[in-house]
Amino acid sequence: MIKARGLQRRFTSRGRTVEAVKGVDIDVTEGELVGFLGPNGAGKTTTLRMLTTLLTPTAGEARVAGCDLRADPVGVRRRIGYVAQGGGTGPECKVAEEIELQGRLYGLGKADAIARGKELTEQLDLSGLDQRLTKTLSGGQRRRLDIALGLIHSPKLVFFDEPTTGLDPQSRANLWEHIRTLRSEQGVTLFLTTHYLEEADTLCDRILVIDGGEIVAEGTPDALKARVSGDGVVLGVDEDVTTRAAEIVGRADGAHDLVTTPGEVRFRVPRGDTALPALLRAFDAEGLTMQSMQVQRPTLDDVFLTLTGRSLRDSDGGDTDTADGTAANGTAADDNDGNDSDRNEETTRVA
Ligand SMILES: Nc1ncnc2c1ncn2[C@@H]1O[C@H](COP(=O)(O)OP(=O)(O)OP(=O)(O)O)[C@@H](O)[C@H]1O
Repeated sequence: MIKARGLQRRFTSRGRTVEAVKGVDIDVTEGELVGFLGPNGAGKTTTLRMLTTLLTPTAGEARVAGCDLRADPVGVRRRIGYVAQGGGTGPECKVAEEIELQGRLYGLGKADAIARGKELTEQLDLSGLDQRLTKTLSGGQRRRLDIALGLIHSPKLVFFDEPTTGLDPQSRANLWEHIRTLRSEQGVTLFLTTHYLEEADTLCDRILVIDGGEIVAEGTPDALKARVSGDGVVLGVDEDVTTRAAEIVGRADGAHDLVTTPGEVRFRVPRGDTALPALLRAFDAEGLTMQSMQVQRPTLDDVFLTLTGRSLRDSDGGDTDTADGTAANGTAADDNDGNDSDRNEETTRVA
């Protein structure tokens, strides 16, 4: 569905050059739900805008939904859906009007646009809101309307830029369910950017981690976490057998970073869940009793920390939302490459 090679974008403004994306390779296969995770300014939006034809790459090639990005941008636009960060709805427009207009922009007849709109509003829990002005919708409803607009032409590949930024935890979880349903019931391939660790972890099949314009890691959430440092395990034992327990642990496959305190043995192993049964048997064989055990899976933040030496939470302001529904984090640089339309296009529709 997506195959990009050496995709690069440089911005130059008033003599200053920003290498926003430094030649990334991206592969996404049909039916996948892939997350593009990175801190603010990492290059997520710039990459997304290139893949959706809104921004011309400085270098590199890509095929998106079967069409060449440079040779056939119109073909790409016809086949993809794009749900931008800020959405594209007019505040004074009614929900039904927005949906119908979007359908017409994609070439649907009036009756088809209305019928497709009805189908989407039902799927996305927006029924009954047809006559509401979009400015009166809640944050979650507005995001679902943005999704409806992005899906009006039944694309098989949909791009989401920070789909849940600014939503409260309940609306975020609700939107995740809708995104999952899109994939499971309609077989849509999804590519989303996010700086929310939990979103990437719980929602995505596979994650690409981007930092400073480069992809620094990629894999399933579990594989990424396993690759970095393994699971932390804490075993509780009787104080007088701590040393013997530590000796048994020291012989376990892949155990490292062993630390003991009276009554407790801490260590790391590649997979805590598979290491523990063997350890239990070894304890049994030596006549020792394990009083307690705890496996601590590494988080994606541990992954990011190991890869970059920085915490994703620190570098992007964390998972905080402001009360007014806007992202707490800042936006990317305001300067531009002399082509203002690049930035402005972000809120226009891909039609
Ligand atoms: N039009 C532009 N002109 C100049 N620099 C830009 C422009 N657009 C983006 N940049 C710069 O490119 C880098 C990558 O920005 P980008 O918006 O792609 O990051 P991001 O990972 O999407 O961040 P965010 O999570 O804040 O949206 C940043 O340093 C940003 O300041």
